[in-house]
Amino acid sequence: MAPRHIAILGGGLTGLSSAFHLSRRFPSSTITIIEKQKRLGGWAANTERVQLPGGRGSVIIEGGPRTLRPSANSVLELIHLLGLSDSVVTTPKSSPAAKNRFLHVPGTPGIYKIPGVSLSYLWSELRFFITPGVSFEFVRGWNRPQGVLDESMESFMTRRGHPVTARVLGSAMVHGIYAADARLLSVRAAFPKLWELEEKGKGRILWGLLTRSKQEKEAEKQKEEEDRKRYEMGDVPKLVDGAAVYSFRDGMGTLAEALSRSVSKNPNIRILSGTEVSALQFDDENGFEITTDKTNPIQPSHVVSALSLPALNKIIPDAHPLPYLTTNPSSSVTAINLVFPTDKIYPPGFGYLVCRPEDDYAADDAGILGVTFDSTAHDALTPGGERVTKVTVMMGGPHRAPDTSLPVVLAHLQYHLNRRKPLPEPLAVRVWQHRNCIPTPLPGHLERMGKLREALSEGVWGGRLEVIGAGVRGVSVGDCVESGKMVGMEW
Ligand SMILES: C=Cc1c2[nH]c(c1C)Cc1[nH]c(c(CCC(=O)O)c1C)Cc1[nH]c(c(C)c1CCC(=O)O)Cc1[nH]c(c(C)c1C=C)C2
Repeated sequence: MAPRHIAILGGGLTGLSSAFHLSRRFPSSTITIIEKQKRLGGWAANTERVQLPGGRGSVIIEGGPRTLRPSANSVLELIHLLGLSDSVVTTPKSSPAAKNRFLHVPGTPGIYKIPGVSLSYLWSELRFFITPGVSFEFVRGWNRPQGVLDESMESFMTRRGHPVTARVLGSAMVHGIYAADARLLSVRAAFPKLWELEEKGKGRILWGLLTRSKQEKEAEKQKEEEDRKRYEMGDVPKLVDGAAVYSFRDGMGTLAEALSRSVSKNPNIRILSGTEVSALQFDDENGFEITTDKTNPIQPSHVVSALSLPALNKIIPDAHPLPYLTTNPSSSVTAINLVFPTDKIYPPGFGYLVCRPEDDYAADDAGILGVTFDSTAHDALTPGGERVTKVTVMMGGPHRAPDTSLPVVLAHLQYHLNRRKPLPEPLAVRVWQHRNCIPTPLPGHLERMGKLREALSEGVWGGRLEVIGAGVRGVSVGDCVESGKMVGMEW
C-alpha cells in the first residue's frame, strides 16, 4: 500500500531527488519537504551571475559542485525527465580541460602536469613521487594483513606502493574529492574499485587492471547495460557520449532549480522552506511526530532523512537512539571565485591540486587544497567580447584556519603559477563558506552503515524511517540523486 504521508527532512539535492522520485512512484501520497534554508537545492544550487565593473557585463560563477560525470545515469535521467537537454554543455575527453591536470607540491614553485595512465610518468617532472609507488605496487604480492576489512587511503597506498606516492598523489586526490586528510578517509568507502582490484589482481592493483580478461570486460559491459535499463534517459546519453564531464550553459544550479520548480508545481508536494525541524518523535500509538520552529506538529506515516547524520542525531529521541550518526567528521571548504581582466593566467587545463605539505598541514600555503581553471572548458567572454579568466581557489578541509584574505590568496596563486609579476587586480571576487559540507567516511564506514540500516529496519523505526545522503553513501551529485531515486523501495 502506498504511504499515506512522507516527510522529507532536508531540501538539498538528495531531498529534492527523493521528493521527485517518490511522487512518481506513489502519486497518491502526500509529501512534505522541510528545509531549514529559504532556498532549496543546498550547495548544488550555488551558481551566481556576477556583474563585472566598467560595463563589461556579467559572468557565471560556481561555489559548489561544478561538473557532472556521464556515468551517473540517475542525473542523465533527471536531465531527460526535466527537459534540460538543450542546456547541457560537455567537456570532451580530448580537450585540455579534461586531459591536463596539474599538481602543486608545497615548497616548490609552479605546477606540474599529472601524467595519464601510461608509461609517460617515467619522464614526468613528478616521476620522483610516482615511480616508487608504481614500482613497489608491481613487485609486491598479496600483503593485506589478515582480518583487515578496511583502512585509510594513505595506509592502503603506502602498503601497496610507497609513502611518498601516498603523501603526494594520494593526499592530492583526496583533497580534490573529499577536501579531507587521506590518513583518515576509508579506502573501501571512498575508492571501492581500488579495494576490489587488489583482490582481483591477487594483491596487485595494476596487474588486476591490466590483466582483466575479455570475458571480465564483457561481463562488466553487460552489467552496465543491464543497469542502464533502470533509468528513463531518452537520448541524453548520446549528448554526453565522448565527454569527460559536463555541466549546463547557466551553471550547475540549473539542475537544482529545475528540480525545485518541478516539485513545487506538484500539488501533492508541500514545501516548508525556512523551517527547522527540532524533534522527530515516535510512539506506537500515533507514529511519527515532527516538531518544527514554524508549523504545527506534522504526523507523517514515513520519513526520509536527507540531513547530515549529526543533524539527524540531534533530533531523534534519546529513548530510540540510532548508532554511528556522529562517528564521521566532515570537511568545511571555502571556495573563492576570482575573475581576472585578462587571459593566459594559467596553462590550459582542469586546474591543479595541492598535496599535503611534508610538515602536516602546518606549511604556510594559506590552506589551499586546489584551484580550478574555470575558463578552460568554456572561454569566459564578456558580452563585449573581452576575454576574462575565471578561477576558483578551494581552501580549508584539513587546513584548520585557512587565510582567505585576498592579498594572501593572490600571493600564493602567483607562487603556484610561477609568475614573476603579481596577478592583475580581480574584477570580481566571491567567497563561499561551506561549513561541514563533505563528510569523511572513516575506515569501517561500510560495516557501520550496515548496522545503521539494521537498526532502522527493526524496533520502533520498523523501516519507516530511511536515512540517505552523502553521509551514508557517496558524496558526488550522482550519488545524491541516485539515493533519492532508490529511497523507499521497500514501502
Ligand atoms: C566545491 C568543492 C568540492 C570539493 N569536492 C567536491 C566539491 C563539490 C565533490 C567532488 N569533487 C570531485 C568529485 C568526484 C566525482 C565527481 O562527481 O566528479 C566529487 C564528489 C572531483 C572534482 N574536484 C574538483 C572538480 C572540478 C571536480 C569535478 C570533476 C572533474 O573534472 O574531475 C575540484 C575541487 N574540488 C574540491 C577541491 C579542493 C578541488 C580542487 C581543485 C573540493
